[in-house]
Amino acid sequence: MSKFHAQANWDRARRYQATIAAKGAVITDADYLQSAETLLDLYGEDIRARAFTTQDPLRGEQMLRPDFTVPIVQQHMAFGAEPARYTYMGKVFRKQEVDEARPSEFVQVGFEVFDGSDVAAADAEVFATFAEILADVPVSPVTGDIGILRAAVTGLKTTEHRRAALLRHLWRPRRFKALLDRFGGVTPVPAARAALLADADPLAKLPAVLGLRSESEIALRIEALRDDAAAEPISHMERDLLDALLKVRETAPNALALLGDIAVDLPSISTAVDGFSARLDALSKHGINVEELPFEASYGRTSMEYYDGFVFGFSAAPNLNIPPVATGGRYDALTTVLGAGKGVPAVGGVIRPDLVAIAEAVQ
Ligand SMILES: N[C@@H](Cc1c[nH]c[nH+]1)C(=O)O
Repeated sequence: MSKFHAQANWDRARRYQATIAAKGAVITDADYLQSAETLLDLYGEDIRARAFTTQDPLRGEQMLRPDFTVPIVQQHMAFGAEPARYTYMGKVFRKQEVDEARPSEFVQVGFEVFDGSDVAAADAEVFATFAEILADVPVSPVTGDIGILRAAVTGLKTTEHRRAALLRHLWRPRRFKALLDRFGGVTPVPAARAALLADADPLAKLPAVLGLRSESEIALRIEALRDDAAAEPISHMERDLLDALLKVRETAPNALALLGDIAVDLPSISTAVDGFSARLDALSKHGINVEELPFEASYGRTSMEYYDGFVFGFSAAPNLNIPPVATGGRYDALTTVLGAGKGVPAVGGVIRPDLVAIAEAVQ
C-alpha cells in the first residue's frame, strides 16, 4: 500500500474512532502477540487456519492478533467492571489463501459493549453506530441472529450427541446439511461404517497402529457410532422446519412474521424470536428504518464462531468483490469462557477504513 493510502487510511480510522469515543467508549488496545494456545480455538476453523503463529521460548505458541475482540474480552473479564464500552484501532493479521488481492494485514476500528442491562438496546446501539459512520457510503446492511439458529438446533428432539454435532457444524452450511440428512435417515450410513458397526468385534479387524488414537478411544468412538445408528431419525417435520428457518431472507418485519409462524411448531426458538422483535423496536428508537432492514437467517454462519446472537454486516456493491466493510455481532458465551464461568452479555463490531475507501471511490 502506498504511503499516501496508508496515511489516508489511518486518518479515516482516527475519525471513525473519534465518533465511537464520542458515544462514551474508552480507548483501549491489545498486544500484537497473543497466546495461540489459549485463544486460537475460540475463533473456530476458518481463523484457526488463517492465523500467523510463531513460537516463543517462554510463552509457548503465539499468534499475531487475528482480531481484537478476543483479547479485549480477556482484558475486560480480568480487569473491567460493567457496564463498559471500548473502542480500539489497529491492524489485525490473517493469512489469505484464495484471493491475492486481499491484504493479510489490515486496519480495523472497533466498538465493544459489555452491558447486560438491555441486550436489545446494546445490539441496536452498536449497529446504529456503524450505520451512522457509514451514512453517506454506498453500502447495504444485512442482519441475522445466530441465537435463533442455536435455539432451533437445541430444541430438536434427538440425542444430545446429535444436537452437539449440529451445533459444532453450524458454521459450515454444507457439512451441517449433510449431517442433518444423515441424522434424518435421508442419506444412508456409509457402507464401510455400517459393516464395521455390524461386526461383533470391530477392533480385531483394525490395523494395530491407527495414528494417534488409542484402542480405548476407538472403542468409545465405535460405541458412540453404534448408539447413533440405533437412534430414531430426526423427523421429517423438524428437518422441514429447520430448512424453512435457514431459508428466511426477508425484510425484518416479514422475517419476524415468518419466524413467528415457525416458532409455533418449533417452540424452542420463541425466546430468541421475541429477542429479535425487541431488537427491532430498539433499532427503530435509534432511527433505523427497520421496515427496509434485510434479515437473513443464515447470515453470519461462515464468520467468527464466537457469535451466538445478533449478527450484522454492511456490504459494498457485489461487483467490487470486497468483504463487508463493517461486521459484528453478539458473543455472550465467549465472555463466559474467558471469564472462568462468569459471563456478561456483550456485543460489538468493526469497520475497515481501507474497504470504506474502495466503496466510496465508486460513487
Ligand atoms: N472481531 C470481529 C468483529 C467484531 C467485533 N466485535 C464483535 N465482532 C472481526 O474481526 O470480524
